[in-house]
Amino acid sequence: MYSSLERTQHIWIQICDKMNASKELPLVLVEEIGGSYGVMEEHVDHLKERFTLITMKELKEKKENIAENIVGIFNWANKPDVDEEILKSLPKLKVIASAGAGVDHLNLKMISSYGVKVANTPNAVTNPTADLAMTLLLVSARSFLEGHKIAMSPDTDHFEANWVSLGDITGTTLGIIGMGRIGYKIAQRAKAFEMKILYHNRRQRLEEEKSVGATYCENLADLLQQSDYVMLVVNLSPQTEKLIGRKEFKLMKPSATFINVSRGPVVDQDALVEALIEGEIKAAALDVTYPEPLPRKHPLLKLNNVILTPHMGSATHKVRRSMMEDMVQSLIDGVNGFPVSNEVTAK
Ligand SMILES: O=CC(=O)O
Repeated sequence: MYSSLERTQHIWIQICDKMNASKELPLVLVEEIGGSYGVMEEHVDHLKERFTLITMKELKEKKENIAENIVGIFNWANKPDVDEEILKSLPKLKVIASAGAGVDHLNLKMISSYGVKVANTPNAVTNPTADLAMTLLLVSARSFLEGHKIAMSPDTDHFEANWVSLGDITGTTLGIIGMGRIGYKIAQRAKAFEMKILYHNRRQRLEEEKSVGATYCENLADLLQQSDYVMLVVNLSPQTEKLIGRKEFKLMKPSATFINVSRGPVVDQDALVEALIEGEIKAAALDVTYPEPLPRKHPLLKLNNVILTPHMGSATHKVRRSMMEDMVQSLIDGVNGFPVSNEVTAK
């Protein structure tokens, strides 16, 4: 049995045979191999069986004929930067495979004006990001970090019977802003925790709503006023930048916890700091900020009602592997002129 990837490669080899064309592996640009932004070492063999990888360093050294033969970009950890200069220098570029769901680091309109397709990896990251969102909610609500410290501390000689965690989960109200794939998966998880689910989205999602028993709030203010947990899951775009600011925090309950697994700039971070300090909300749990990481002196790092994680929604071996495999498939399809199933286009 062939996997769909093997089938595509098989077809490609047959096409090459028919055309008597070169069977050289397609040239694909990567930031680096290994390192902070590079292709993961554990993926290199898999990639090298399918592509000839060219690093940014090699491209900059201007090895002969490299730029004009690059057909794909493997955009891992948002790198390499795809600006107009690079697009102009790669005349045969056909496809950019970007890791993760969010493509806010890519200028889709500009890229498409060069006839280049962009693909992301929503299938791979949807469930793990929803898992992380629920983890943030649970860890924050049940004061897990504090509990852990108490239980581990060498100074602990008894457990304070009257110590209680920050909040409850069962029976509370979760407001999900952005009922896309991840938002829906969060709602499914929240349903299992017997939470009441509200959601705000550009359009009502009747089927999803019915399946998880969620209530649509056309008006964001209604969701903010009623939710015990406000979960931000929208894509970053010019329309959603600073979607949550001073006015929105003031609408939330003083007992509310704000959770962000979308992108830092969707929130006015100064307003968030103010809301946390002034007690306009009770706590925040954030997997994303701007910048990332925050400068070590940032006020958010000093607040004990904040939980921060390092943008880790997709950070498991299995998920990273399946992101990489989806990207390989997009590159193969895009390079060969086949439809790219995870293609994203400018709205
Ligand atoms: O940030 C992670 C993603 O966009 O999937």
